[in-house]
Amino acid sequence: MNEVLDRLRGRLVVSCQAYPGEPLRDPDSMRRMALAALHGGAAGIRAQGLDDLRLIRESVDVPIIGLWKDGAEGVYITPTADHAAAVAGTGADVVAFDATDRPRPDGRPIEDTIAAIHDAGRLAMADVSTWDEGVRAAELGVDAVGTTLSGYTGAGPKPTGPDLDLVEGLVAAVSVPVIAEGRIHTPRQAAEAMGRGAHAVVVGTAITHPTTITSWFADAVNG
Ligand SMILES: CC(=O)N[C@H](C=O)[C@@H](O)[C@H](O)[C@H](O)COP(=O)(O)O
Repeated sequence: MNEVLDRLRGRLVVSCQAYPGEPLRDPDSMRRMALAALHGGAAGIRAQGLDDLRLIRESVDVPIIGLWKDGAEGVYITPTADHAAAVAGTGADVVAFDATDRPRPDGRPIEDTIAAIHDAGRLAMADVSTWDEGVRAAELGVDAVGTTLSGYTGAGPKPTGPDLDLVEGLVAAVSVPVIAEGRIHTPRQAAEAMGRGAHAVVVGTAITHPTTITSWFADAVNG
């Protein structure tokens, strides 16, 4: 197995992201968040945006899963091959991209994104929402599949918990590492994801998004 993925085997990756308009939305805040996560035992960092990725790359030696969120609807996680090439250029070891079966803004197939990532010498992580998408991405040659987008592509409210059945289903079906990601909010859920066969677990909100964490407590206190 590739050395980068080997370093993440059985380990925690912390996603350090802030959203437009938020107080922590600046690259140095995310760099500090990444360093704090490493102090706590994270083995890798997931981050978004070219400026954040460049700055974090200067500060950490651990594997970085990079992405570029462009927009907030439809396909927005590294939506095109050009976005993927730019993320690769920041020094991120792994480039995560939307590998759902939805129409892509540049109209090009995901094969082009995978090729752009591999041409740059990086690993490709397919962020999927379904088993079919994960199997297809693996067939197309990605290096890892993540459950990142499960619960975000359909109509209706988003689920509250992680999609661990999808983790387990993909583990049984693909030969590349399956990374559990999305709404993992407790250490118990993270451990369960590993028990279902995940190669690594990515946690974002529950570690690095104080506004959401505060709202959990405020709702509980306010009744
Ligand atoms: C759906 C989407 O846009 N997911 C993004 C992907 O990078 C991030 O907003 C998430 O924080 C990340 O996937 C980690 O998940 P969680 O924050 O639930 O632990």
